Amino acid sequence: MMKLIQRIYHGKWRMAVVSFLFLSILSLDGIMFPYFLGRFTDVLTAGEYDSVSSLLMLWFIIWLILVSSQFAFSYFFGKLRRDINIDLKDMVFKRSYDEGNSGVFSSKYISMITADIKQIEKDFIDNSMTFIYCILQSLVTLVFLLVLNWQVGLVFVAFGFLPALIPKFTSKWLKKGTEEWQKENHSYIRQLEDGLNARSLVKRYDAVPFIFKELYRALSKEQSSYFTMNIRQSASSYLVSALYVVSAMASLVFGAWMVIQGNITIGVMITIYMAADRVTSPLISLANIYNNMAGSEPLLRKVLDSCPSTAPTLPPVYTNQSDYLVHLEDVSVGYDKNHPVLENLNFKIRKGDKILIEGPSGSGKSTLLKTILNEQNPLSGSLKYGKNLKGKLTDTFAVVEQQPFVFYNTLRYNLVLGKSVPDEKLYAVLKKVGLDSLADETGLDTEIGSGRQLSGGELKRLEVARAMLNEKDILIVDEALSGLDSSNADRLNQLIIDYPGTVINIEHRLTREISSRFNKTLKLGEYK
Ligand SMILES: Nc1ncnc2c1ncn2[C@@H]1O[C@H](COP(=O)(O)OP(=O)(O)OP(=O)(O)O)[C@@H](O)[C@H]1O
Repeated sequence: MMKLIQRIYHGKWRMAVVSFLFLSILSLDGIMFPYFLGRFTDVLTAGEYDSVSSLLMLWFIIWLILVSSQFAFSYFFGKLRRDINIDLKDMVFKRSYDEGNSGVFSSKYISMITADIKQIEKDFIDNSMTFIYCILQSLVTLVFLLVLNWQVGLVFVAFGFLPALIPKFTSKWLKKGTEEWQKENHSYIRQLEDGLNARSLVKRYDAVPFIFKELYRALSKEQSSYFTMNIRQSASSYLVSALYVVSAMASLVFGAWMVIQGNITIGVMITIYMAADRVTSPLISLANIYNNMAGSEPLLRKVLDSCPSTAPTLPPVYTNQSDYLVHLEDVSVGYDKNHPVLENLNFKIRKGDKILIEGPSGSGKSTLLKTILNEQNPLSGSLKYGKNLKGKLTDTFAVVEQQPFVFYNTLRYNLVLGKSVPDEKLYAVLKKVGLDSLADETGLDTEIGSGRQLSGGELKRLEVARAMLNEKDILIVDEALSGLDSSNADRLNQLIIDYPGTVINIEHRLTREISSRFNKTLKLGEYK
């Protein structure tokens, strides 16, 4: 657990130390109230009425210091917690872009960022400070007690250790409860995402009652495991509290007996009783807090350490050759070495090539593309990239997918994605792809995605515009015609074939006229 704490607070030690200092002042609370109440009782019992006002004044000043420390602590710890939250959420989001994580469902990250980190904040981050506070208060008050009357003080404190035994027996049980809830919660969020995204499909297939039932079942399971997790925590707290009451009553009886014997005054008994409680209560809380922190450990490990779901691909091999951009020699592609989807592929993709890939469904067109894009390793053979590629592979390829992605943002945002490009250039490219009408009313700040829905053809032309703006060497088009009417399809085809760079087009619905404009055709294995 210490390692996890170190990782969470790493780089934030200054703020943590300041919070700790104010917490230390705050921990004196364990002494102050018992001391003043005991003194007050003894002063009144002894009839020393003159000292009452100065005693109250001193009490008030010290109370003011403690309350101010409380506020200062809230301020600095609040800042610390904010920074930890930012780091964790930012880290999880960035990790989703790591190699090997592309296939992980978005819902997994959304649930980590929204639910898991909130839970970690409550159970781990807040509790880590409360844990320190409890230790400090316990220690400081214990020293005070030992100085005041160590024999009586120790007996009172000894009773207080009783409730700390409970967590020893319950921590594993609690941890299991959290793990089960985590599993069910993830499964529910996944189904929820599907249920929301597939609303039209579900209605079309008359599957509404089925999906409602499935979602209800997943929700019930998630809530039941949440209930179980909480009830286990409550049961553990209940046992601790029950033992706490027993121990408090035993020490009170002992204190009363010491007063009757004349060993201590009533004021000292009150002070010792209250101070001992401020040694034992934090200890009891400590056990609960430790339980909660231990219970949230699996969540924290998941957030900090979750590994990529698939092994990252090997780094691309670049050569000094200038007669090709991509070269495949005896390449086999697929998912299983014993059953390759495509075998012995031998071809070069040269600068300016217009390549058409044809093949029936399931013949391996997408698998081949993923391999060329280095998103997947070849099963065997050599795949090399020539020296005329402008930069990294990610700078080289643009892909027009069947469902291009649009951000819920402006047209400009969607086109430039954070780069600085002059408006004239944007308008020129929009004109080229025939999307200039989109910028008619509110110009480049037209909201698309949420504000204005784009048609299938417009989406694909937007993707071509992105590729043109970024001057991508190679435009890959993955069956872009599907779902388009003939005039939209013609327009897109024209745009693709006229793309100022190399084109790899997967398509089998091309007119003879368009097909003839490709200089190479790859019929899966056969290269003309
Ligand atoms: N992740 C995967 N794991 C194992 N097999 C897969 C995986 N993805 C695809 N396949 C299989 O590989 C074969 C080729 O699939 P691929 O998607 O490359 O075909 P395709 O030609 O692009 O098909 P379509 O035209 O229908 O999109 C199929 O038999 C498919 O079931």
